[in-house]
Amino acid sequence: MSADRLVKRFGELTAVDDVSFAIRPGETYGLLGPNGAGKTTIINMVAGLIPADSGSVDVAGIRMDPAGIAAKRHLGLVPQELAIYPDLTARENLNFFGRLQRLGRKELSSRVNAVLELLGLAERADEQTKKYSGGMKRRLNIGIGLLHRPGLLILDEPTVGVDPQSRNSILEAVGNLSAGGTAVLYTTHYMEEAERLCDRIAILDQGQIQAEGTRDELITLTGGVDRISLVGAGRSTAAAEALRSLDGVHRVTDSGGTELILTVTDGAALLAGIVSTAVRSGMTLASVSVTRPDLESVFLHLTGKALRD
Ligand SMILES: Nc1ncnc2c1ncn2[C@@H]1O[C@H](COP(=O)(O)OP(=O)(O)OP(=O)(O)O)[C@@H](O)[C@H]1O
Repeated sequence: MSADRLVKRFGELTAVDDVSFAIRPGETYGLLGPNGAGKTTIINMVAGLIPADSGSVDVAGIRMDPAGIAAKRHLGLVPQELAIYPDLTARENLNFFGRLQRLGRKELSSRVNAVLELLGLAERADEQTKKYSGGMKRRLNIGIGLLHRPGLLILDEPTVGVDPQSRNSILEAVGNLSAGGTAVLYTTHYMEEAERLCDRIAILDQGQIQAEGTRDELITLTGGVDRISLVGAGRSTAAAEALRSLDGVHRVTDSGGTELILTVTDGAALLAGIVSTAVRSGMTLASVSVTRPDLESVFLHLTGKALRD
C-alpha cells in the first residue's frame, strides 16, 4: 500500500500534515507518536473511513475511495475498541463476522480454524468470550480483521490497557503475520513495541512524519552514541588515559572508583578493542555493559519532547 501526501484538517487544526509512506507485502510498518500525534486520523484515511482533504491512498494497486469498497476488500482494520459478542464463543464470533464478509461456507470454516491457530486461541475456541482475558479478546478482535486474508492489516494501538503477558502474546501473533506475507500498519505510543515488531518506523509528531527508517537508521540520526560501562579493579586511571586515544571514543568518565563510563560511536564494533585496551593498561574487569540509544532518544532528539506524557 501507499499513502501520498495525506492532509486532514479539523477546523483550525491540521491533524495530518502532508504524510506519505509505503508498506511492502510482509513488512510491518509502525507509526510511533504520542497521544494526539495524528495516528488514528491517518489510519482512518488509509482505511477509507474518513475522506482526506488532499492526498491519496492506494491499497493493492487500487485507489482508496471512502464511498466505494474495491480497495477496502484488501484491508483489515482492527480498531482500538473491542467489537466482539460476549455471549458467543470465539468460533461463533468468527463465523458471524466471516459471513458478514461473505466468505463461502467451506472457506469460512478453514479460515476460522487458521485464524484461531495463528492467534493461539484454538484450545479455547468454544468458550464464550466473556470468559476470556483482555488479551484473548484483543487477539480475537485481530482475528476478525484477518478472516478475509487482507493484504494489509491495520492495527490501532492493539495493546493499550492489557497486561504484560497478554501484550506479549499479541505481539507474537502480529509477528507471525509478516511471515505469511501480510503488510501490517501498526500504531503505538510504546517505543518497545515499535522496536520489537516493526521493520520500519515513522516517528510522528503534530501530524507530521519527523523521520522514517529502520530502528537502527533512526538511531543513527541522534549521532548514535552508545554508553559503555567498564567495572573492575586495578589501574583505571591509566586505562582511562589509553581509552581516550582510541578512535570512536568520545568521552571517558573516570569517577576515581571502580567504574569507567565511555561514550562511543558504535559500541558493538568497538567493544573488543576497548576491553583489550583496558586490560592491557592494567585493569581487571568484573563486568562490561553496552547501552544503546533507543527510539525514546530519537524522539527527544527530533522533537525536544518525551514520547510519553
Ligand atoms: N473528529 C475530530 N474533530 C476534531 N478534532 C479531531 C478529530 N479527530 C481527531 N482530532 C484531533 O486531531 C489530532 C490528532 O488526533 P488522533 O486521534 O489522530 O491522534 P492519535 O495520535 O491517534 O492519538 P490517540 O492515541 O490519542 O488516539 C488531535 O489533536 C485530536 O484532538
